[in-house]
Amino acid sequence: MKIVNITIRQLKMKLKDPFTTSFGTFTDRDFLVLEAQDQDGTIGWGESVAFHSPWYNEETLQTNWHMLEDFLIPLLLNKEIHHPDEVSELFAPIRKNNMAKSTVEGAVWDIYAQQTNQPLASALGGTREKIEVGISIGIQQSIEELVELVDGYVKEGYKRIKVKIKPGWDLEVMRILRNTFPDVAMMADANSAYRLEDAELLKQLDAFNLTMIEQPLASDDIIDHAQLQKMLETPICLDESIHSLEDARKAVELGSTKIINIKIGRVGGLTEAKKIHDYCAANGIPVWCGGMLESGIGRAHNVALTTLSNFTLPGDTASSNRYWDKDIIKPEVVSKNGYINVPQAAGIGYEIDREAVESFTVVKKHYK
Ligand SMILES: O=C(O)CCC(=O)C1=CC=C[C@@H](O)[C@@H]1C(=O)O
Ligand SMILES: [Mg+2]
Repeated sequence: MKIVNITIRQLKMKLKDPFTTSFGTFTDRDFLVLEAQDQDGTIGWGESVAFHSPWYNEETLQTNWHMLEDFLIPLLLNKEIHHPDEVSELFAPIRKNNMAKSTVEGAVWDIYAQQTNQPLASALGGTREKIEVGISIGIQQSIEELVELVDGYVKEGYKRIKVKIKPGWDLEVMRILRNTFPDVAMMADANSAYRLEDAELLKQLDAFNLTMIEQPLASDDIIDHAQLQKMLETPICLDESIHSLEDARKAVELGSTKIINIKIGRVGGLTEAKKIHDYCAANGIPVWCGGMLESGIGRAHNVALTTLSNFTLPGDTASSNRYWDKDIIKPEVVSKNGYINVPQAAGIGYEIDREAVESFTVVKKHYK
């Protein structure tokens, strides 16, 4: 396989509902999609999950574009590679910038799956034909609005409800949700909004039978999380703290986490995501696939990854129509009764709606 030309597009898509976390509120999603073409004409697609501003991690849409244009694409263009696993080896000299690396690596995996005439899920070693999915709900204006939203999603059959918490929007919210929905699988994502000094408060979450509390403490920590986990019944799930297999190994060995949220972009691509999955499978750590408000391209990659056997907890990959009036893939990702059928076509398994892509494109650049 030899990638001979690449197009990067910056897209702006309006979110159906504003998305609020402990950091702030989004009404649009600005992101990059990358189209790569092999010498035989096969086309693969990848998506950067970096946000417009560095609130989730240090990467942004602009830093991704800079890293792709000035370092990663020059390293990959016209290089003979035999398997997508080689992309992360090619990129090893470049420090971090995982979301940028993942953007182009995902497109190479898509090409490889097409050229080996298999769904991306199979190319990754996945066997599931359908995946269980949950839904992640941002912070709402009121608890009543949140209860109404949760009620709707429970009725749609989503297998797990994830809500955001932060100081002042935590115990009362979870108490009301648990009293209203006594049997629904529920979790809380704090996005690092707490400190170890808040342990007594966080311990009160144990009363609500949550499946996990996601990233309660600092986004670069595994030490304090290990201390906190000793004080909590509720399993801690790490998201922002885990950037690689090595981070996962250290966190598991320290007892900092009992569950890991794998996000393809955060860990640098599908190859590293698979390594983390395999390590966690061997060490009794269940994983699930986190979301980053992706378009259909990133959503398709998430669906494929979630077919691997140790993805035993419902992830964030909800239906396209949860986020977009119109997605950029055909057919859109549809979850029915909390399940998504895994596409069986070669590659990411969805057709790119080029007209829709162009309609959302605000900047485009070609590289060959
Ligand atoms: O894509 C989805 O629906 C899940 C989005 C989501 O929950 C998150 C995206 C990005 C940062 C956070 O707000 C949160 C997360 O940390 O998992
Ligand atoms: Mg999270």
